[in-house]
Amino acid sequence: GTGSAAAVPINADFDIAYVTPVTLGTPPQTLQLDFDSGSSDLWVFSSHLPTSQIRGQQIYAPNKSSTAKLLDGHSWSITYGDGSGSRGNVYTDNVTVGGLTVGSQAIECAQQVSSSFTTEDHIDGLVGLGFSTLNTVSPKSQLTFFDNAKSNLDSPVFTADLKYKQAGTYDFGFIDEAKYTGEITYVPVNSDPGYWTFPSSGYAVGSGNFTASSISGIADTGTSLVYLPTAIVTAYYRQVQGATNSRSYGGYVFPCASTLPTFTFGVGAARFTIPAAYLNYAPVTPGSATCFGGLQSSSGVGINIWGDVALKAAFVVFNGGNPPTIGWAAK
Ligand SMILES: CC(=O)Nc1cccc(CN)c1
Repeated sequence: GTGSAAAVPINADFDIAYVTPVTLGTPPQTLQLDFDSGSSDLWVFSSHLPTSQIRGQQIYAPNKSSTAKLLDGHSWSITYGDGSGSRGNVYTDNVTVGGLTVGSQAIECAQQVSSSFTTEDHIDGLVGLGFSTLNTVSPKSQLTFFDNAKSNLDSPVFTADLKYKQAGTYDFGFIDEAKYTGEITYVPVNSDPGYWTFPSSGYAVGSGNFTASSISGIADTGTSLVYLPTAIVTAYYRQVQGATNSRSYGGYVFPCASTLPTFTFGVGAARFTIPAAYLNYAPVTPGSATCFGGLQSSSGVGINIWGDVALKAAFVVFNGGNPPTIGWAAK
């Protein structure tokens, strides 16, 4: 089988995150979930949450689904790199994404979410697409939607075609040749950390020379920005008039009117250029003349992250075969 579903920006002004419609249970309950290749829990806002923690999000009510089953004695608790988090209990039920159905998918029902999830009213939960070794359900960890679907897929892959300020697509089980140009460059994935960890071959700032350098990082659809080593990031912002690394705003900012260089990264022999517009992420506060950069330092993160700012400059194949690989193509 295969599946195909839209990835819709949650904000009209800047690409904080993308959500995809997912139907759960019988009769179908549709939630807008954030597909996150940087984590491995499928969790939802649920009828088990205090109403004080729900602010407009859709919820999944397992007791309204005739096919829901409590996974007795199991719980989950997760904290993300941005400090947000959630926890709760677990049901299994049917989950459908873009025509692809998994029966008996573990659906982690939130009993508590952090304030940043409560205030993010366009995200009703997450679908983890990382490696199932990262799943937090205890005492028996659960499989991701992708791992559960894999044996029924025409090909054990999913692809991300994210776009700048417009809807893109997640496809499951096939590679849509109409979504990319040229060839797909595949490189090995180290799944030991539980992420889609792959080597980049180097970078260039604007029209400058390409610096060959092996950079290990993760492809993370659930992170908005790109986080790279400080040496690369300072080389970039040296080319931006008025840029400064702001302690108060927590990263590199610059005058919104500044001309930004592009940023090119290598995957094997291939080169992908992130347009300057993608690197002007957003005003630091609505209407401010100071803007926050889409490229930030990974020194505070611990790993390098190729988030949405980079992913939307390419067509990306997450190949869950044995061994796993990741493919990057222009579009
Ligand atoms: C507050 C909030 O929205 N956190 C969030 C959203 C989506 C993904 C992740 C994990 N990378 C965290």
